[in-house]
Amino acid sequence: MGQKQQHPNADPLPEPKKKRRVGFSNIDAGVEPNDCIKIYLVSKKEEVGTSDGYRISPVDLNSFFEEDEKIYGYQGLKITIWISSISFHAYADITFQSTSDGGKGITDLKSALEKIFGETLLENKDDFLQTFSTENNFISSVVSNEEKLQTKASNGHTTHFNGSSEAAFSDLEVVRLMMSNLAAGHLYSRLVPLVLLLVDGSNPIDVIDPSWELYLLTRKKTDQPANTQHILLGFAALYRFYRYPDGSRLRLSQILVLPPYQHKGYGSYLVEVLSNVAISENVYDLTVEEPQEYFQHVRTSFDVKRLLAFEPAQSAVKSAVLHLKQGKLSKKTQVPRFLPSADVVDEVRKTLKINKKQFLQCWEILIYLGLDPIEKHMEDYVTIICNRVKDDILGKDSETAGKEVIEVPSVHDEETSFVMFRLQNSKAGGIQMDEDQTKTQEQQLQQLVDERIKEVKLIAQKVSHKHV
Ligand SMILES: CC(=O)SCCNC(=O)CCNC(=O)[C@H](O)C(C)(C)COP(=O)(O)OP(=O)(O)OC[C@H]1O[C@@H](n2cnc3c(N)ncnc32)[C@H](O)[C@@H]1OP(=O)(O)O
Repeated sequence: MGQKQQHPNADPLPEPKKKRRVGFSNIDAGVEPNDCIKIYLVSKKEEVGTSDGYRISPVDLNSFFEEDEKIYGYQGLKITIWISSISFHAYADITFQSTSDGGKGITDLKSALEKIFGETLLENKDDFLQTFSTENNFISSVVSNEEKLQTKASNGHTTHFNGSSEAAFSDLEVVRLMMSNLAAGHLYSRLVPLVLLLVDGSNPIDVIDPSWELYLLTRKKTDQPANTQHILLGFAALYRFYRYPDGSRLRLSQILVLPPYQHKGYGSYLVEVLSNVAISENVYDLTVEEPQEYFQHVRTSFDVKRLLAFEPAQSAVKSAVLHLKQGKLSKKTQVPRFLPSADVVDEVRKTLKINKKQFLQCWEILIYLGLDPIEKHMEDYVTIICNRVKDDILGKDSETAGKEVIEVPSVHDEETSFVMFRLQNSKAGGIQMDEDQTKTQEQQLQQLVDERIKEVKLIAQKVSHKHV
């Protein structure tokens, strides 16, 4: 990491410790880290010092800075960080005109950046530049001798990639590294900064725990046939749970496609490979820990396509759709939920390794696709979604006033669980809500329904477009 000052009369480098004084008339307002830090992913040393690399947009830089999530004590501060996509080392160039303690101390930039970059942050620029040649084969050395995973499951259940031809993926490789392998821990430690910066709400995995598995998606560089080099496009970290008596379950905990390669089908490809691993190894199911909205979209698009080709799911959808077409639901007092039977849920899990929660998400899209022409049945469809959303929030009992639902992580359901509790001071088991509260609740419900319908339409459009 290099710190240099632009102004010839600038103050000397600040003491790392924050000094606090009182009695300033103009208290330092500070600067938001998001506003003064730029981060680039670079693959060549020539890109360092320029803006030729790929500028990444971190989820939230502010949270790494303790003091009100701001940087204090600098005038004209600019921080540019280059991360090598070859060795995953980083170098920070810090410039500022001057420093002065404006009542909030002077932020220790080095320790804040170390919180993100740890040992990957190199102090000396030349050392960083050297890594582009000395660590040229870093990824290749890790993946070369490892087991390459099949894209297709051994039982023949496969789907096509996300809108791209298979040829576009022919030079891709996915290898699995068990965390018991030292190289896996070493590589993951270098990837931690990217996880912290780009995977919302993530925490680094415990590299000491051998139940973790790291899946690396790489592309072989073809311009140097004598010396095959692998480029890392993305990775996923999965946890393998033991399941009595001799089975296991896989939980996807982190997935990242490096920003320059996003929206090219690689995320879906990795999801496909992981699903095929789950099927080939006949694990109980493959779940996802707290999926981010966009990843959930990518995952559901992939699962819906598989379910469209899975006969037991399709015949269940057909019979639900037939039933649904038989009358105006909005006029009925009791609206059936049109859920799949337990047998189908089980078959989907056993064959495709999709768990019940995810299948129910996909089910709503399958029903939407089955209701042809949808315009004729949209009112009924919205009623079903509305009832389901209501049930999720308030519980199946309509006498739910006074019940609160909160989302909690759970070890039993590896996705999210909900806990419901009844407020203590409620009247006859419920609290009295005034008109405004009821209105707000209705608006919130409507918003959730609208968002869900939008998402359903998006995926339905996407998968039907690919299937014509
Ligand atoms: C459990 C967890 O870890 S949750 C956190 C998930 N990770 C993150 O949020 C980190 C940041 N995000 C990412 O790493 C990635 O965006 C992921 C993993 C979420 C998705 O990976 P991507 O490679 O971007 O997904 P992929 O390219 O397969 O699909 C994304 C879109 O690109 C489209 N696409 C696919 N191939 C192409 C192509 N050749 N040209 C143009 N668009 C394409 C897809 O159709 C899809 O479109 P849609 O959004 O309209 O549905």
